[in-house]
Amino acid sequence: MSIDNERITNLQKKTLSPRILVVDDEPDIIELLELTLARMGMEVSSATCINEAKALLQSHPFQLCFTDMRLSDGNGLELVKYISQHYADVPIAVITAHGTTENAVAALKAGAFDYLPKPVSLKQLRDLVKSALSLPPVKIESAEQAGANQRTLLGESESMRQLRATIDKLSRSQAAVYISGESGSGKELAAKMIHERSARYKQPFVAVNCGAIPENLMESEFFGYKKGAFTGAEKEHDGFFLTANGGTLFLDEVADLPLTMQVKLLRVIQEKQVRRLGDTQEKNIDVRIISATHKKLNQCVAIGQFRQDLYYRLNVIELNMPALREMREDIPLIAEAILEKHCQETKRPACRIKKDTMAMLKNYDFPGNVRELENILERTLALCSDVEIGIEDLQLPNQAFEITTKDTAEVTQTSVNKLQIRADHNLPLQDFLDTLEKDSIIKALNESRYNRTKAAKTLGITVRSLRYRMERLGLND
Ligand SMILES: Nc1ncnc2c1ncn2[C@@H]1O[C@H](COP(=O)(O)OP(=O)(O)OP(=O)(O)O)[C@@H](O)[C@H]1O
Repeated sequence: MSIDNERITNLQKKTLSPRILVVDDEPDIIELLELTLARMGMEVSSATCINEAKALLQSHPFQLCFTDMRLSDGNGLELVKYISQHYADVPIAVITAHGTTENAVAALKAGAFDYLPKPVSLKQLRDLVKSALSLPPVKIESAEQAGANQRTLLGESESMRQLRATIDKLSRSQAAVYISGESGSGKELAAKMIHERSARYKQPFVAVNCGAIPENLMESEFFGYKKGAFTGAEKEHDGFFLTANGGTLFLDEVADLPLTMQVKLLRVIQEKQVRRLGDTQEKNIDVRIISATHKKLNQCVAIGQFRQDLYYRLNVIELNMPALREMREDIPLIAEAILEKHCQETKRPACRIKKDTMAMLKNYDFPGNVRELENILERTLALCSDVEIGIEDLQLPNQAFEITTKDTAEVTQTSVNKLQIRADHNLPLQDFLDTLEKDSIIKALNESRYNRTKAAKTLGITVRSLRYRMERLGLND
């Protein structure tokens, strides 16, 4: 290579190297970071105070920033807030004094990507740089734009807009997130959004329903096992933690974890190491934990059902999902999106909800939140072949009662399975509707030889909705 070409290549390398800003008033820390980061092929600029850092941010593009908490002209948190506000694309990590977790939590809440405890461990530093540099670029998008490619929480109410903004912010951090909210309010969807917008987006998202795992299988399911670890362990099994390694582990219904398992989980989360059953070696893991439950987790702590130390670990940042009845103005938008999606999936002509019917939907309380709205609309589409959906088609709980008692004649359900439904029963309404739902599901499952995908198609609902209905009706066994 000629000298000129070599110079050009070096120059290109230089301009392509990620540039990192280090803010600290301790020369030793600056030197350590400068040396280590330069060895990793980064370009480093350093500042000793907030004002110097701001000036550098204005004059150069940076891909990552490290800041100490105590600086001569202010607090590192100020810089975290400043960068999150003005340079949302630049992840910022705080360097915290040993044992000061409150600072770390405050920084994560203010929008820091992660924190690095002193004394700085080189492994932690390298891992942090690697994840920070793999963050996808910040995308400012409306729910509509996002809907086209990524799944998103729909709604234009103030609470939904704020929630999406918080999710975007949380995605650019490594903090553990606890999502509270009623059943069906979108907790899992929020967790997926955080993962898909995070540095871990190319790695697995593993969702675990903690309430659905039998207690005696918990350890093997979470931590995995080696072949021969116990009778029946015929081949190696990684378990949830190792499967989610590098990505996100979503612990749904976390309040349902038995206390013995809570202790083991806490240990793994704290030590970032897992040992499979029957193994002698611990394996390092790097997993972001997002947890959720429809129960009040702080109350579970108060009555001794949930360990306080685990609660603090999981609940670094809390995200609360509003109930659908708290964002009634979003009901039309969400209902129309569900209808459109369902009509497209089942290849039927587009439908619309009549005005008075939409008003009724907006008035309904939706104890099961968006999932209930989805189920109501899917059932409506299965029963109604018209393109216009009216009040009588919806069969909202109290309204359905009026229709079935008023109308003692037989109602013919032609669109599902030509089943004749008699309304002159003596059952409470919900039990009656459950019986119908159960019968239709069992019939579809029998006809499809228990193939859920086929059964769902016959019923005109999604597999997920079928699974939910089966669980609700106790049909899983
Ligand atoms: N704001 C929203 N916009 C669009 N879809 C939504 C919204 N909220 C929830 N959903 C949809 O509602 C259904 C239920 O959501 P999800 O499973 O995330 O709820 P959840 O709170 O995790 O429920 P559970 O507590 O029962 O586990 C999903 O199909 C989800 O995509």
